Amino acid sequence: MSEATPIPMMILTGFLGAGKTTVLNRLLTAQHGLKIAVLVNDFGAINIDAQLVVGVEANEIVNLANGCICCTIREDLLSTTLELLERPDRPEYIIVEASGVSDPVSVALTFRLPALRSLINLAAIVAVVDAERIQEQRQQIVQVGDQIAAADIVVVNKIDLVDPTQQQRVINWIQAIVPRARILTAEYGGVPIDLLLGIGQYQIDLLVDRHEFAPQQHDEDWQTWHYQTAKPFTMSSLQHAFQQLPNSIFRAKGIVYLAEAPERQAIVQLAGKRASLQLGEPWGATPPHSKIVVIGRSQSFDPAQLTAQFDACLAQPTHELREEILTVAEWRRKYQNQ
Ligand SMILES: Nc1nc2c(ncn2[C@@H]2O[C@H](COP(=O)(O)OP(=O)(O)OP(=O)(O)O)[C@@H](O)[C@H]2O)c(=O)[nH]1
Repeated sequence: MSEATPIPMMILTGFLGAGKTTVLNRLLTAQHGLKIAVLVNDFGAINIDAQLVVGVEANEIVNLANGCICCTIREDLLSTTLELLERPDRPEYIIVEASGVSDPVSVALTFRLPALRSLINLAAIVAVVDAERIQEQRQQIVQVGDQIAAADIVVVNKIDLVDPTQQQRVINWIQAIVPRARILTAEYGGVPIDLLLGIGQYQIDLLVDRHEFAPQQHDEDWQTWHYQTAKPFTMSSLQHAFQQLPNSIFRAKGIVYLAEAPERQAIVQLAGKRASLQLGEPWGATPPHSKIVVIGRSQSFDPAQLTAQFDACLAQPTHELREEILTVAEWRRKYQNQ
């Protein structure tokens, strides 16, 4: 690709927990032969998303700084993109996974700034929707409708959780908001990849007049909390803690160290009221540790109380567990020196 050819870019949007990372992983593992760079913007203070993205060798996952991509860290988005474009092995396609609370149009407008305008071709804004929860979310959160209104493809995800009538109701609602969009239904982000990657040019010009370049400060609408520890959790207590999180918390996710499975990372997720826990990759060269991030409405939960709740889930080194629970030092001795 010559220096002068603008690189196609997709902005992947959708509310917290809708399935953006799931769609992204499908895209990255599909056979399309493209060298894709992914810019990941997590809203919490610790970046968990980048670790949940399945890396494929030719692709590159870049973590953007902490903060919302459409307001506080726009500069970072701009400079990171420029850096990618200056590399000798420039990517052939760029995907920006926006945080669940960001405004995709403001993100898109970043690429209209003079520094990037001729280098990037905004190919599409893809909005992922949680079919089960969208009706409830749209009444509570204004960003949900805005994200859909900006899209030219809407992926109605999690159709395994709704019946055909509810699915059709969601589709009708989306069609009413954004008649020009192509609507695809999906289970775990499974949509035809060609349809996502081979999209035409996004009509950003239509939106420019409607938007101000002034940063929006909706960072203030949301509260995040995070927890990190090198001690293992007891699985049942952790699952219970996730299920007991207050309703005002929309999303929680973490990569955790479990006393019952000390050799493998465990991934905990909460999207709305649905919690899940699954075992992932072995820790490998990384000493086991846990990091959890939650996102909820501003001032809607007490961080100290959450910290106490999660502290209470840490495994006590009882006689039976003592062999399983390794301190970081022991772990290093056992796994790194062999
Ligand atoms: N039942 C069901 N669960 C799904 C589906 N797609 C994704 N999930 C689950 O929903 C949760 C959230 O998925 P993610 O892909 O992390 O969502 P996200 O939009 O990237 O989340 P944030 O970036 O944190 O806002 C995870 O536990 C997924 O496994 C689906 O089609 N059906």
